[in-house]
Amino acid sequence: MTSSSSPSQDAQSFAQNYPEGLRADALMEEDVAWSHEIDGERDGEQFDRSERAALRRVAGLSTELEDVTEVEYRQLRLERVVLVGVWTSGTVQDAENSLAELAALAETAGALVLDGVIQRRDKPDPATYIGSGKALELRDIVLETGADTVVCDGELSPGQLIHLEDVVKVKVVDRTALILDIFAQHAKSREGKAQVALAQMQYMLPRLRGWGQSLSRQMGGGGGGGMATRGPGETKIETDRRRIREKMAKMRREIAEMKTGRDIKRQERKRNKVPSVAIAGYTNAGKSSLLNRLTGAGVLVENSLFATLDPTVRRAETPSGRLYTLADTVGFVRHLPHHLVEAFRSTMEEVGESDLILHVVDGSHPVPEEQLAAVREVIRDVGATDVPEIVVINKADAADPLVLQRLLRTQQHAIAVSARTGAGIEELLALIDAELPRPEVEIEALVPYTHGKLVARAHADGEVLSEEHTPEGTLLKARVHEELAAELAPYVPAAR
Ligand SMILES: Nc1nc2c(ncn2[C@@H]2O[C@H](COP(=O)(O)OP(=O)(O)OP(=O)(O)O)[C@@H](O)[C@H]2O)c(=O)[nH]1
Ligand SMILES: [Mg+2]
Repeated sequence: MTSSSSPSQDAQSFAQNYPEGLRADALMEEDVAWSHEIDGERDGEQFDRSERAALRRVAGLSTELEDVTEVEYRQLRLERVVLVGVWTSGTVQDAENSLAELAALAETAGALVLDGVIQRRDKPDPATYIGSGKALELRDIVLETGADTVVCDGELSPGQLIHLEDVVKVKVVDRTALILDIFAQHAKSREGKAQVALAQMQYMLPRLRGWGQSLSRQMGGGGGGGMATRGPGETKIETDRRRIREKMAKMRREIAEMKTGRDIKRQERKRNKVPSVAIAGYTNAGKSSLLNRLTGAGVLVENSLFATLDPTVRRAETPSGRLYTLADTVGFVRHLPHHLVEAFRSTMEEVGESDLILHVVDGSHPVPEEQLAAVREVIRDVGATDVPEIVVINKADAADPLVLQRLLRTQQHAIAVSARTGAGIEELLALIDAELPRPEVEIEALVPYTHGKLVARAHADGEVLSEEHTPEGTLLKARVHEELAAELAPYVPAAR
């Protein structure tokens, strides 16, 4: 606990200082049901009312303040949470979509969303994120709902987190911490885990003071047995910081080693000239479902955000028999925490080096364009702009036909599919076939039957234009890559 007073004492003093009437004025009395399904059911009148209301109820969120007694990043252990957003620009619908996404993130992290509020302001308050008066109202909502954590829809400065925690008296976390926590829960591979841990430490380092306040108190009075590592005059926080930095350095080295291993594998694939296709897209768009549908790979599909954190690569074959690799990737999210973009850069670099991007978007989302834009921003970030892209509008079975039509009209090179029902998948496969880079050398060779393997490779890695069985061997006309062309050279009939 950060505060020495119990929650019920806080409630009393709060009620004395802030009589009921004050809060009701500024708060919208009617709760805005926070559910994606019923978002559309608001009419114009309510819209006006909500425009007027400075603070809109949305839902609840809370976490118990915990001492950071270990240098390890602490698990958020979100349980009952209240969400808070500052709505600076755009329509009320934009603000609600953003908070709906925060709610989905909180739920993915295992929290129960109790309530949510949005405050309209020009920019977040530098001290407390929402205005100080609104922070007190938020405290009231926390008490009313029994929330143990407040989740803010943005990245807060260490100071903002501390100040808001002081007011609401429960743990305050921001969107970044939430996403980091989800990534930590979902990472499976050694590299994925290491990358998330590094991002968490980076995030935590400047915030250590805030979260460690009770810790420094606890360690203050000559305690800290077993802290033999602490040099004279070094405070607990300094020790923690130093240890975190050391750990981060070690982690960076390990990650670099793991990356080398992956690069080698990737270069091997490149040398074999197997074209690569990367499935990229917003989280929960159905990337893994599409991979499964296209290749029969049993990749985890889940109705939660960031179900996939470790890239999966599968071999696939076009209808005409050409081989290629298909890679599932980490989902993107708006305002992906900066540390994570860095941490996952290597994964995303793979997207940049692929021959084709299948950009999957959830066609059943109210505004898929936002997701498309968010993903393209990251693609630009990692410099993958010159890779050809097919926009795969997924979940066509559940999408609004008008939205589908709009996307097909506005997005270049788009196709509507349903990974669930299989609709449009054949067309997509044909499109992939057409878009994959063509082998560059056209040859004509008479391959002896003892070298049948070369013919098979021409089928798999190249493009066979014609094939004729003669007494001397297979007369092959094909487009192939340089390497294979070199191997076939001895069988090319002497130049005319
Ligand atoms: N209605 C419908 N639902 C779909 C379709 N494709 C996927 N889904 C559902 O969408 C949810 C997310 O699917 P995933 O394949 O895990 O999505 P993803 O893009 O890999 O998600 P992350 O790995 O979390 O980024 C699951 O509940 C799927 O069942 C579809 O074509 N139609
Ligand atoms: Mg996935």
